Amino acid sequence: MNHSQTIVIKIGTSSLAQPETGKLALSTIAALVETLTELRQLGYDVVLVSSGAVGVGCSRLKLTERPKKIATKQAIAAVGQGRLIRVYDDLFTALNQPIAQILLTRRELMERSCYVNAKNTFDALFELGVIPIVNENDTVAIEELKFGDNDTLSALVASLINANWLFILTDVDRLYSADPRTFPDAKPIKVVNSLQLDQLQVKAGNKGSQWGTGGMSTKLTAARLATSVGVTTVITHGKKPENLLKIINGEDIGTKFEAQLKNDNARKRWIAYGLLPRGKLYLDKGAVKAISQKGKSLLAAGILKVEGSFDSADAVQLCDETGQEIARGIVNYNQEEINKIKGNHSNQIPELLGYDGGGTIVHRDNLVINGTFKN
Ligand SMILES: Nc1ncnc2c1ncn2[C@@H]1O[C@H](COP(=O)(O)OP(=O)(O)O)[C@@H](O)[C@H]1O
Ligand SMILES: N[C@@H](CCC(=O)OP(=O)(O)O)C(=O)O
Repeated sequence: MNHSQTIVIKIGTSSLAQPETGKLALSTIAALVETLTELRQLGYDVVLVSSGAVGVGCSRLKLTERPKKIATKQAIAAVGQGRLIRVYDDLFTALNQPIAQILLTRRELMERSCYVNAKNTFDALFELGVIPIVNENDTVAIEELKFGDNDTLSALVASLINANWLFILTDVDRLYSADPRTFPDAKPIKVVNSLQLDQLQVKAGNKGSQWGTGGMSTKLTAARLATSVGVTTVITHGKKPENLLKIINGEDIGTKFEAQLKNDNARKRWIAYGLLPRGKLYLDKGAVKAISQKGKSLLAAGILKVEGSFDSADAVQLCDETGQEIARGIVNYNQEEINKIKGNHSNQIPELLGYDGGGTIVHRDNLVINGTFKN
């Protein structure tokens, strides 16, 4: 028995639906249900992030392609999500495995109290022996505040619950140097470490298959996000869910993205990936060095330029002079105030603003270096 490992498995529409008809790929789903139940019985905490609401809804309503109009897509997701969860519940019930449905929106994870609540709910479900099945709450999510694709959602869920593994199941067996559908000579990629992931030169199409959304590029974004918080990420074929246990046991299947050092600071993970940055602060070289190498807080003196419209307590990107993001943090002042005090010594703030809100623009406890949690 292994009580300490948490596994997030994301399955895409391309694996859940038959490519020709868009109908449910029942044998794949049944195999997935068997594997997840087995993992649960082995003592793993298991979360399934399942796409398919729009695809299943389209099939139910006999539509031959995904609609473009947002309201129609949201309506179709409402039709499909119910059917999808019904299929899962029937199959899991046959194996005596209880499940739960969790529908998340980006907006909720931005709220610290909702984020913590969601985490506590996952923990409580694990204690009850339940497998949570997560999807985006497509019916209410608004366009500007969407995860957009379930690859990103699965990485954020993995970060939220501090998972050990993220498996992204899709309709190719691994990542290739280019889309193997269009480039049959593309080379398979088996292992990617964090340095290689930063420099990875693959043609990662963002078109996806007929029913999928993001293609490979959103999977790479998800891998970057998850590995940076210590989650080993694997892209592998959805048709063979039984491979999951083999991969955990070290077999060379799929593409494995090696995790960076795990960081147990849940609040910092929330700052890095729960919050959506509302603006940008451009910093001079001294400030970049102070926050990224010396673990210092950000002071007004090192700020060159302010972009965006944000309030105090919002998240912003902290960038070098060229606009390259080096960190994220929560600001103590709004953009108007920072514009007035930027480039000035902290002791001038009371005179410049007419009140003293403290000398720190972003405290180091509220600051995360490029998602790597170095400080
Ligand atoms: N470099 C690449 N390596 C592998 N597959 C790729 C690559 N670039 C694009 N793809 C395409 O990405 C598709 C999977 O994405 P998508 O259809 O969105 O899947 P899902 O529904 O599982 O999220 C594959 O069918 C493949 O054609
Ligand atoms: N929430 C959407 C997910 C869309 C999505 O990301 O699809 P996919 O690329 O197949 O993982 C749905 O359930 O249809």
